[in-house]
Amino acid sequence: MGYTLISATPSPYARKVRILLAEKGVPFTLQTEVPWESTTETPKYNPLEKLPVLIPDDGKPVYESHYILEWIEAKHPDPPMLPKDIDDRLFAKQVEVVADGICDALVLCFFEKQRGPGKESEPWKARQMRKVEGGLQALATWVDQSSSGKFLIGDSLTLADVAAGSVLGYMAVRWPDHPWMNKHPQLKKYWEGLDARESFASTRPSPQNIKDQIV
Ligand SMILES: N[C@@H](CCC(=O)N[C@@H](CS(=O)(=O)O)C(=O)NCC(=O)O)C(=O)O
Repeated sequence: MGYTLISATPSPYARKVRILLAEKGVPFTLQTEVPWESTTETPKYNPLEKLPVLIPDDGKPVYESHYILEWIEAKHPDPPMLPKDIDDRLFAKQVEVVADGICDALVLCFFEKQRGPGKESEPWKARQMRKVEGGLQALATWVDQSSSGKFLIGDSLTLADVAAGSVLGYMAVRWPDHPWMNKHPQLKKYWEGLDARESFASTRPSPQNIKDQIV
């Protein structure tokens, strides 16, 4: 039967998993949902009611994207997507922390805007966008410091690039007016290089329509 991945069309977290499985040539069934709606199956598999959720043949669900990536790397070690050097491995995880943190701040800001005019908290939105700016600056600095400019660690794709590329793709789709590409031209060039890969090109995010009242 193989793996099933519960995903959502805009999800940058799920996209990391989709890219990693594609890069490792691991087949899976994509189950696309809107986790915000009552029809979602996510709560059946994750007590935190969040996707992505990877469901292996044994039916024991794996959830939380950074853990899913760790799980896949352990079960399907070839081709390796983490460097051998321990400090480089830890750096790759730090990049994922920053990339996921940018996503978290963007999601919080997105739903604050759903509260409607007069109900949105400007200080709260400003706080979240400060995290986005700081995170993007960190990614831009790491790209500038990288030896290849094409990958964050060494001269091949690692989990760091999967995480960084996924959040940059999310920005491009969900925040198309954000000036990050002008502010960080090297980061834009880095992202364009990643986005040309088949694993990225075949998993680009797209908006979803949320019918239920969320906030
Ligand atoms: N930290 C989680 C975040 C996952 C997450 O927030 N998923 C969203 C969907 S999406 O933002 O990725 O599109 C979700 O399921 N939200 C439902 C909920 O929070 O109840 C991870 O990395 O897996």
